[in-house]
Amino acid sequence: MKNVSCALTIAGTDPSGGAGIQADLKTFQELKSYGMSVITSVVAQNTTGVKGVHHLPVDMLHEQLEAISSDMPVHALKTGMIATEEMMGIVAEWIAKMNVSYVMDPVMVTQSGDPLIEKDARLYLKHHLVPLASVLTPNIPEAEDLLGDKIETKEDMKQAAASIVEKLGCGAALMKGGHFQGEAVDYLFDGDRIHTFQSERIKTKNTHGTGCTYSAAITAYLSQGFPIVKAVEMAKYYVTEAVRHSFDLGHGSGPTNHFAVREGVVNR
Ligand SMILES: Nc1ncnc2c1ncn2[C@@H]1O[C@H](COP(=O)(O)OP(=O)(O)OP(=O)(O)O)[C@@H](O)[C@H]1O
Ligand SMILES: Cc1ncc(COP(=O)(O)O)c(N)n1
Repeated sequence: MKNVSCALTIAGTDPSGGAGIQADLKTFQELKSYGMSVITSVVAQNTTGVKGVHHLPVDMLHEQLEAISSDMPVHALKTGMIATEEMMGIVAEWIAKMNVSYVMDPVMVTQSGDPLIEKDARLYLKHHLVPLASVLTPNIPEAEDLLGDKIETKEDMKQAAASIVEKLGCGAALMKGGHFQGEAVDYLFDGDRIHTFQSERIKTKNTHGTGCTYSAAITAYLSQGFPIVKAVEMAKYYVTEAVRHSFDLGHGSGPTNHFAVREGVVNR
């Protein structure tokens, strides 16, 4: 039988297909990892924002996780939206037993400004989930929240990546600069040194789900055995092309295009 790399996402949903579980599975598929998903919350959202949220009962979350680990191999996993302390506790306990690469996207607020986790759960996330992560992928507001410091310059971004690893205890931190002006530059501190990943900033409003797509691509490459620096380098290329050819769909911030790298595509 052919060897297959298995990647798992634990996250919330986006019925419009741009972010969350849907973006993660599209990315896994496109990058040729076998995709699996555990749903935390069902989110009624589209390119304009969040209309409603329903958290799954925690025993159902637990059952989904057990359904995976009792039967399926997991070579790498990522988490996105986990809304409450109780849900985070169940996920943290399960991940601690898994012993695989864990990419944590510390999703807090959507691009449209809607909160995706309860305010009180932020401290729990910082103390119980972050230390389990092989790599944390905060955007600037998320890193500011985790560190309690303002991030205003590229030097601040590099410092934040190092501080997250040193103070919060994850294996590596990828500080994303999507919220900055100028070039789209991200900094990875891998516990040893800073690595820089840079692309031009593409002029588009269609960036819904870029963070999900990026962390899912890193997870897919880690599931295939690539080391972290190479996985981030290839994932950065994937997300850049997905933004370059993003779809002008919906009335708000449109979704990224997962066919972009495969076909060198054409925004249809
Ligand atoms: N307009 C753009 N052009 C090129 N790259 C971009 C653009 N916008 C975002 N990116 C890249 O997409 C990746 C995700 O970055 P970002 O900081 O937007 O994450 P995020 O805020 O978590 O995503 P999201 O907005 O989906 O929550 C980064 O590598 C960033 O540089
Ligand atoms: C379920 C879920 N998870 C994450 C995001 C963040 O994506 P974005 O900030 O691009 O809206 C989202 N909108 N929905």
